[in-house]
Amino acid sequence: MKSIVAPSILAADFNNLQRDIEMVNESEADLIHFDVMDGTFVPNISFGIPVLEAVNKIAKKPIDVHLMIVNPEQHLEAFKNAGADYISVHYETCPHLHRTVYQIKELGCKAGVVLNPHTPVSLLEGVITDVDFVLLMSVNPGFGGQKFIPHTYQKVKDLKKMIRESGSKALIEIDGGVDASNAKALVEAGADMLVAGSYVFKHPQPKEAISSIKHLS
Ligand SMILES: O=C(CO)[C@@H](O)[C@H](O)COP(=O)(O)O
Ligand SMILES: [Co+2]
Repeated sequence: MKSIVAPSILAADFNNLQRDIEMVNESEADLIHFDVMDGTFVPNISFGIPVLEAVNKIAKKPIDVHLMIVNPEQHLEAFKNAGADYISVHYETCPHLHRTVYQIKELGCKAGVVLNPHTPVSLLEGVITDVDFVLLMSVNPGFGGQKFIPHTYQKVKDLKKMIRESGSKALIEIDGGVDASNAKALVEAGADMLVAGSYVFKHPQPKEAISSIKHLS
């Protein structure tokens, strides 16, 4: 059993960002997860376009941009031009979600929708066959290093059922508090992609940490 692993550089050492990106390049990671926070939708501010451009110059893995911002539709093209390969927007920020998903796809990016922990998966019924992936938040968005919320397992199972029954090809990504203690159970429940920040970048051997949540026998 294998997962698609996306280390979140929110937990990287920003004084050594190039070194940390190169570590991800050399690892078994599949993607680089890039968390954009605006201080309005979420209580924290992280980084944006200029940092993405810098990361994109050295990244050898596709970049998975997670937009925790209001009015994300106004910034999609800028993120695509800065290097985004995958773009996900929060359900909670998108009154015209179907249109926003197609804007992402028309830019040539993989399109994802993110649900906060309290947002039910049933709200995705109208868009599940249009998205490339669904990101289930397993913490409240805004900060790295938080504790995994166990209710996520049931959401993964419910979402997997919806995907199967609708004929959707959407992948399920999990973000927040993912580590070696929950990765296998998440994939068994139906998750395809795992984001991990603190577990990877605070680990004494980060490449091994990445491999440990990729190969889950
Ligand atoms: O989107 C977010 C937080 O809002 C995440 O991508 C975090 O960056 C994951 O960090 P850990 O919980 O793995 O430390
Ligand atoms: Co994220």
